[in-house]
Amino acid sequence: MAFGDYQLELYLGALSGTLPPHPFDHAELEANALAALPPELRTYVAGGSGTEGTQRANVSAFERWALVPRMLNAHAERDLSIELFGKALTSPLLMAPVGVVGLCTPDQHGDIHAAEVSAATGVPLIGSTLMSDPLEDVVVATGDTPAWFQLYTPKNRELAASLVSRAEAAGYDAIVITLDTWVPGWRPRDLASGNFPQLRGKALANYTSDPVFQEMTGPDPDPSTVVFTWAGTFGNPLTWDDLPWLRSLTSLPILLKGICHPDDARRAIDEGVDGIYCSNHGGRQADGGGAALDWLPGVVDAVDGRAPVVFDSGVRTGADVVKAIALGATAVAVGRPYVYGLALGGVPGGVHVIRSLQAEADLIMGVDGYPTLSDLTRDALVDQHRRSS
Ligand SMILES: Cc1cc2nc3c(=O)[nH]c(=O)nc-3n(C[C@H](O)[C@H](O)[C@H](O)COP(=O)(O)O)c2cc1C
Ligand SMILES: O=C(O)C(=O)c1ccccc1
Repeated sequence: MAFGDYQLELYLGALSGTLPPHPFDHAELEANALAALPPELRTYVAGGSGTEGTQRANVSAFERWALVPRMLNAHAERDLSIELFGKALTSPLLMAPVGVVGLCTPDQHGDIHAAEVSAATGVPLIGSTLMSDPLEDVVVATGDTPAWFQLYTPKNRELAASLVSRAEAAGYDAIVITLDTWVPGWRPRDLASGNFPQLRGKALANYTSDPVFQEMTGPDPDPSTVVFTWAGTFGNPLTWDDLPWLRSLTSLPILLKGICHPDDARRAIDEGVDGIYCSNHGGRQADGGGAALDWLPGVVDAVDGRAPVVFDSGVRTGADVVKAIALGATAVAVGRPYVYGLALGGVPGGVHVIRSLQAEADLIMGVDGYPTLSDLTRDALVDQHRRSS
């Protein structure tokens, strides 16, 4: 089903009294999903670092930008399609890597279900290193939709190489290397509840299924050996000196996730990276930072069209998607919202969240007279801060 059909179905359904089973409003979706999740997952999924000020800023930053309507440019059909690393996509959306999504459905196969959402919507899934099913099984469930693999680079270089070569062999189309989480951030809500799923042996299927990791633990390890071995190797504090080695691991496109400074973006492209992923990890890693959206224009300018720029952190509505594109993102990833959809309503719930984002973005482009993504330039936006100061 195309997202235009979804719009029609929702409107006709609602007008004739058939309301969809899942909320449209993000706050309501979050509240219902958190109630549906087991208590030990609530703070981990919804929470962030420190006072969660950065996390709140991620969301509120979108209000700074106002999309200016243009008239007599009405188009019955809008075109939201993009091409990314040679693959055609019907919308500029991606599903951000979320390490515990596997635990967010009652059967503990949430990674597979996220892949099924991807297959149903055509929105690529970026599968996390921290899966509850092996990466090979997850990519099969994405069907014809492209999929990317997100690497948490372990200290053990052979393990890193093994994870990347498995992803390549399994059919993933790109590797996203997350740079901002080689150590977990300061997360008071998780600290207060003594809760960290990985330390309870959860979401480690890509490690336990890996031949190099199996050598590290020895045969038939008990659960505490698995966790101890994982904790010992999880995060490699990478520097620029590691980039050639990372580059050498694969011929797939490599994107660096967590880039917020223009100089980092410029240098990464100069050193042969294929894509930049501007993100502050949804405000989960470092508090006291600005909204990720505020870093996007500088990153886009530094990249200067040499590579695609993916953006995430705080995207909650179709309007947010449109604004991020107008600020120069090539594609926009969504994190917590699709996880909430899955937690609340399984695959149909996840599909509802993705389709709603697409439908709203499409309608805004229609109503406001920006029929294609290339019409969405910075001229489409007014900076409300600047106007009022
Ligand atoms: C519960 C949870 C787990 C996450 N796990 C990962 C992960 O394994 N790898 C990664 O690169 N990012 C991870 N992220 C960060 C997301 O990829 C993304 O940057 C963030 O969720 C975007 O912000 P949003 O939730 O406000 O949309 C995680 C986010 C959440 C909420
Ligand atoms: O929770 C996260 O955001 C995350 O990606 C993570 C994964 C492992 C260790 C610390 C954080």
